Amino acid sequence: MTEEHFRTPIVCVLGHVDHGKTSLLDRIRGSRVTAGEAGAITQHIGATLIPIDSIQKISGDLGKMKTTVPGLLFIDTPGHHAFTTLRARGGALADIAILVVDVNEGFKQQTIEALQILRNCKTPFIIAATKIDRIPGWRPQQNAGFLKSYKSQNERAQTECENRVYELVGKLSDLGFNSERFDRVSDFQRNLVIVPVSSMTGEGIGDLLMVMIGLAQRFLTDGLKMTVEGPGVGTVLEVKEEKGLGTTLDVILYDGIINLGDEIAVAGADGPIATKVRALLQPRPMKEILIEDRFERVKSVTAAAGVKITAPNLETVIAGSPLRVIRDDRDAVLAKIDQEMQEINVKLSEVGITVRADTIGALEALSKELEGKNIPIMRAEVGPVSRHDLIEISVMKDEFYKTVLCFNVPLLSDAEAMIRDGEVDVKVFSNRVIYKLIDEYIAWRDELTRAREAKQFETVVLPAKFSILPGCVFRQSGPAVVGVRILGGILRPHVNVSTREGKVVGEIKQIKLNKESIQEAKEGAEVAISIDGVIIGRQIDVGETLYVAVPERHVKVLETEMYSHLNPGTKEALEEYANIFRKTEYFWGK
Ligand SMILES: Nc1nc2c(ncn2[C@@H]2O[C@H](COP(=O)(O)OP(=O)(O)OP(=O)(O)O)[C@@H](O)[C@H]2O)c(=O)[nH]1
Repeated sequence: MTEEHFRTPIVCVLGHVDHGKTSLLDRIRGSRVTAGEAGAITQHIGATLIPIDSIQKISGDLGKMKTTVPGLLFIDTPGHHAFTTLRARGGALADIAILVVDVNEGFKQQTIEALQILRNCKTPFIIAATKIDRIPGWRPQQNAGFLKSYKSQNERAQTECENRVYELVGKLSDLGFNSERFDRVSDFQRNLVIVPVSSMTGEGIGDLLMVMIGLAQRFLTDGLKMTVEGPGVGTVLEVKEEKGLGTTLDVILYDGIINLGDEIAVAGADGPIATKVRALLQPRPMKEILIEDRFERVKSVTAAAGVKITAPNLETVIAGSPLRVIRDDRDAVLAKIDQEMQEINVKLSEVGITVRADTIGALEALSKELEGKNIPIMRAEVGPVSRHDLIEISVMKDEFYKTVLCFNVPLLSDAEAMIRDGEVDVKVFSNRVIYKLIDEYIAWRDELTRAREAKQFETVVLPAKFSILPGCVFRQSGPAVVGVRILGGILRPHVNVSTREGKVVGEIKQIKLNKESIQEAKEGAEVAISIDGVIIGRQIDVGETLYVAVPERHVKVLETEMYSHLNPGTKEALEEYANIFRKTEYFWGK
């Protein structure tokens, strides 16, 4: 296999807010200044290509390493969203990732989220420990390699730097990763690499790029073998309206080649679309900035690359969907696109909530998180919520599922009006952060559960068993007043009393403890009760076990919905009482 057969790995940058993702990308993109003429860093659509000779030049000695990877293609949009949105063959589009951590702040919530996402997607990555120039006492060495700069620091700054890196190592170890500073790593397979950098001074940037190349060579060579002549395959980054061009697709091509005039297949909202490439556009180089047309028309593009495509019928194309060049296999390619869209990796249940997202990747990421939290999904679709959707959701029986979680998608205006006017009973959750969206749903669901349970406990007749204590018949009838001991469950007034044979003998009017009327008596309590309709000594006797007559439909609610909240004595009273009837009627209360 010769060098030309490896395509450029695609790189995505992730990290916590303000830890320096954009600055790092800017510094990398701007590194042609250091690379001089050799650095033919090119701006693609939605991405930046750093060719290997630039990387070698920036990296100094490290750059003498033998390489087969032709360069690195950085996706311009940093963050979780871009990473999860951009999919290829059911996985992440990015082949490798940089996780940015501010060395002075350490791990934050989104750093951990990014780690989880990378782990889920099995994407190799390195840690860029940024902002080393802010380490107390650090004396910056513009664009120097990290080790060179480190050696020139005084002892205090060196120690500070070491401590901060070791804090990251410790945190990573807690999370199950072995990690080390890049110059101490000999085995990329077993160690996660940390490269200290500064996007302000350029220190360590060359090291970072070289380590990325090393990582790509170790992990990706199989995945990077490509069919240079093969039909292009890519992922739609964005569907964009451009002045004078109509609807265009920004695409990252990750395999093969795409030519002007090629027929392509993409996924539309109503199924696969076949259309013909009218133009392939790339940004104009900076020096030609005066030319009015922002884009340069090219005849063909080879992976990996970012390109803008114009073609008829692109209006309904879904961002994040696959794009394939058709050769003589039109039907097969269209079927494949259809299949890829069907294969959205979401486990659906017979009943559950509805989820909506702007892209397939986001839909999958959202669904995976929900799955992890045991929240069932009934429908998962890309695109905004319509009136029809709301009507479908509103007929769900369970209130928990009369919900739709919207990630980065709006409600269509008529659907919004329906919610505003209270026409449908559907709860809509909307957030641009997956984790917050899920947290909001869970908070609402838990609150609803609590309210429901509280209400049930108030209204349901709770089971109890009790017996009349010897010497405690204070009045025999009209109403009977007796002292009882609660043997299990919870006794409340206004419930019927049943014998062990299931015969209702009267109704409890009042419960008193020390002459005070009470609303509840629990297992072990000895209280006085008044029972209407019964004569002691006739229907019931001292010492006999009596039950609260729980209505059949309450038995069902208790057993199916409230059972886990009942204490053992209540469960026992319930079981004994239900069994009186189940002896002759097996399905009683079921
Ligand atoms: N001194 C120093 N400041 C930095 C460095 N990298 C980033 N910053 C500063 O940190 C702040 C945040 O940097 P950004 O690059 O915008 O961070 P981000 O992660 O892209 O932020 P979001 O896009 O909001 O998530 C800015 O004020 C930067 O100037 C660095 O290496 N050294």
